[in-house]
Amino acid sequence: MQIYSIEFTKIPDLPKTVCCIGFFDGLHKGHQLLLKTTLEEARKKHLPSGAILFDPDPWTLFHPDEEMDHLTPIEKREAMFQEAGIDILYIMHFTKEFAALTYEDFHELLFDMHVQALVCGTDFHYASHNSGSIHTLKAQERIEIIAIDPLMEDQIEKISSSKIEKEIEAGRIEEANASLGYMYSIDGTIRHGFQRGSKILNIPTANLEPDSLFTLPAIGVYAGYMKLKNSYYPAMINIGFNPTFGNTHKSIEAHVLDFDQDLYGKKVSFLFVQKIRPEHKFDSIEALKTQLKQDIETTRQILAKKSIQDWSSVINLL
Ligand SMILES: Cc1cc2nc3c(=O)[nH]c(=O)nc-3n(C[C@H](O)[C@H](O)[C@H](O)COP(=O)(O)O)c2cc1C
Ligand SMILES: Nc1ncnc2c1ncn2[C@@H]1O[C@H](COP(=O)(O)OP(=O)(O)O)[C@@H](O)[C@H]1O
Repeated sequence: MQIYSIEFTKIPDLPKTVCCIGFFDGLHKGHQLLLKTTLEEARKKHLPSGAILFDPDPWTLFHPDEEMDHLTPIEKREAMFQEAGIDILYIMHFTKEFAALTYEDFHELLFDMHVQALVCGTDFHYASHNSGSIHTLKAQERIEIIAIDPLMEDQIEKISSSKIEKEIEAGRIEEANASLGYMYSIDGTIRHGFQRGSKILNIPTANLEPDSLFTLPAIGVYAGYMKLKNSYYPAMINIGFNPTFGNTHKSIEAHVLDFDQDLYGKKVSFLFVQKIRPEHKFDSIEALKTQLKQDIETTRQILAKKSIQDWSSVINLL
């Protein structure tokens, strides 16, 4: 996959393409439908497939001092587009000037990028004050527009990144995973903690430092997996402040079941399946240990319900 970082004032010489366009945070089932349509149309037209996305998130323009978390920070999104088989990724640099373009200017930009057909949701909006819509896109005649209705969850609510984000933040992982079509995950590197896991509890817990700003599930204990290289290991994951020990910063740590390897410095992902319980302050270390042993059993029961092969990866869905 080729990646172009694009300034709207300096469009390089680009090939003709069939492109989808959007923010694509999470690459959820609705996004995956857009991608699938793009790949099919590109194949039919014998053109490369493309995806146009925007970075940084427009929200950051209006809140310059705040950082914004994402379901799939841009590096992860890039990897997922590559996995899905998109040929070219266009990352449009989102600036105040870019945000001020009229919808006619925006169409000119797409012509200059040699987009032949554009796949987008019927609810897609763009250009200054969100003045561009599916109607303005269809009113221009130089680019073929393929509009896809938003996918619905249980025919009630449309699947959206913001809905999934709220579910993750509330610990409703099963609902989020149903809309994503894959297991929500956070990528990072294993770092040293206080070594209470192996020294005091006899249950080692690997501490994850996320690679970028991921949306974090609610504080609590989860059944899930750790992915190391291309293998998935059953794990129970805790997100919180370890109140029994009174930590001052939030940690993300996992005890990997039936596993005994040094993980320090390793790049891994923690994947979330289901919340087991809230994080508690225990009266004694013994009480915490008893609970952790119970959590191991609960994790085994939850993970036994669905095999790892039954979880689709994005590529399987396309
Ligand atoms: C699955 C799991 C559940 C946990 N639940 C709690 C909890 O309810 N309360 C708590 O204070 N700490 C909890 N912990 C955190 C332990 O206290 C923590 O792993 C221990 O302090 C070791 O930290 P260290 O890796 O920094 O040495 C949990 C850890 C895991 C992996
Ligand atoms: N089953 C396991 N689950 C998690 N970590 C393990 C496991 N087996 C060995 N380890 C190693 O032990 C470390 C965690 O032990 P712990 O005493 O909790 O130390 P720390 O406080 O530095 O995380 C992990 O980073 C990893 O290198």
